[in-house]
Amino acid sequence: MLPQEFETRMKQMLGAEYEAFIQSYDKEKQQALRLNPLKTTAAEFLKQAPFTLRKVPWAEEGYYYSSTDTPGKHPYHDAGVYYIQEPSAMAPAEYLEAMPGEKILDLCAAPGGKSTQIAGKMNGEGLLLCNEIHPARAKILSENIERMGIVNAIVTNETPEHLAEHFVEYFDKILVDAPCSGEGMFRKNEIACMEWSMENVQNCAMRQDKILDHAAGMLKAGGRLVYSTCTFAPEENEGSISRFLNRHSEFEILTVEKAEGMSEGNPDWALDAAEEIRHTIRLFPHKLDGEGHYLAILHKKEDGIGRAYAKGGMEREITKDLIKPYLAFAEENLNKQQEGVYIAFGDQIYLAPVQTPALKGLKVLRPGLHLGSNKKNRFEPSHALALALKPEDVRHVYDLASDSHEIRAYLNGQSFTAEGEKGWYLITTDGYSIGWGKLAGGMMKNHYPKGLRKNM
Ligand SMILES: C[S@@+](CC[C@H](N)C(=O)[O-])C[C@H]1O[C@@H](n2cnc3c(N)ncnc32)[C@H](O)[C@@H]1O
Repeated sequence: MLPQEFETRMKQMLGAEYEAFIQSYDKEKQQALRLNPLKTTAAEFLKQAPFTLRKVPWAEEGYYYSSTDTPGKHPYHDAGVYYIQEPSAMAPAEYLEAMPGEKILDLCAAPGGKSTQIAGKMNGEGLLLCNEIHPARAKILSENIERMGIVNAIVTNETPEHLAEHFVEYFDKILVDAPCSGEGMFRKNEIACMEWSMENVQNCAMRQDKILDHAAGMLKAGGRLVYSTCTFAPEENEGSISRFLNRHSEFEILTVEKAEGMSEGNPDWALDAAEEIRHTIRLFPHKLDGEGHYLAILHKKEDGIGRAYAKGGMEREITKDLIKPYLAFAEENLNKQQEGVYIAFGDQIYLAPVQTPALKGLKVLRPGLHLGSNKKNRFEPSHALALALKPEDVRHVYDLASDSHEIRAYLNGQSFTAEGEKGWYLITTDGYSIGWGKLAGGMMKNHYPKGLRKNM
């Protein structure tokens, strides 16, 4: 049941369109997945896709799937071949226009839908800082970064305020996918519906003002900031952006092309909003196949002064001794040299992106690609490394068909008999990497992480 006050507000906002809007709540909800370009291409995947797919118009790799498909249960999900994501939620990261080599911040990033989408566009080059304020959600974000085989992301668990003390005009692009009252998700999320109140809308709006102010200070002059919410509440949409522009004359709204079904922002819904608010974007469920969303694409004007600063300068590489075990493993098992800065957290070895700033003073969950751990006399490769590698990157590969009993047994943690040279094997499913196995004496020992095993 929708809150009465919410319905009244929507009626006032939408007028004649209200009927179509409210009827959209009876439509079947749209489900979608986004292919991971780090792992596959649409041409390759669609040839063998085990689901019925239809393109999401505004997302390069987005596809609706049918209500009888269960992509979350397929081994391709564990292999990070796609990310299941609400279709409207795919729009903000598209408008960020992330490019390889850039420095990008995703400030409110968990569980990682948009971070993983941005990473796909960066193709492993540049620096992606994915931040989440809530520790438990930051952990899920970090797991999704791993599953999708992302090599150039750092995951932090910080407040926007503390991050803004660390980074001044540092990032080329920032996404603020703000915490909001979630009205656009009422159809999918009953809790958001039950917790709704006007007081919460006001609180969210105040919190968004603060988050946006911190984001503004971290963006380079000339940079792009995309702001998004999944609510209809004007106070959190046109309102947040109007208030922001009043506080920050160094920003302007960019005019961008809208996909079919997207609507303009409405200046009449916010107090004293400038006419340019029309160039922000509304997604309504009665006008397109997706839930309610809002986004604004902002540009920080050039001022010719380069102030880019990160506290503590650049991250320093660890001593050669600590890297040796990994290098010996790589020499024996990999065909690929990874580029980056080697760093250690205890006995855990990571390869941070080339341009990694000093991370001291920040709560870091994942400082780049986790390569593995230094054990007494050997190196043990990590699950993250397996997911970031392709069959051609390793010496030994063992493929298990995605519809086979064997892949299900592997994901359950079972070892299996196999022929071949002794050593580490990248286990793949239909050619997509999914984990490690270690072959000795005709037995492939299972190295699929215990925490991810399931009873299928
Ligand atoms: C809309 S969700 C982000 C969804 C995510 N971008 C994705 O695509 O998967 C907003 C996030 O902001 C976080 N958050 C809550 N309060 C916050 C605050 N004061 N500052 C920054 N982030 C906050 C929430 O924990 C939540 O994970």
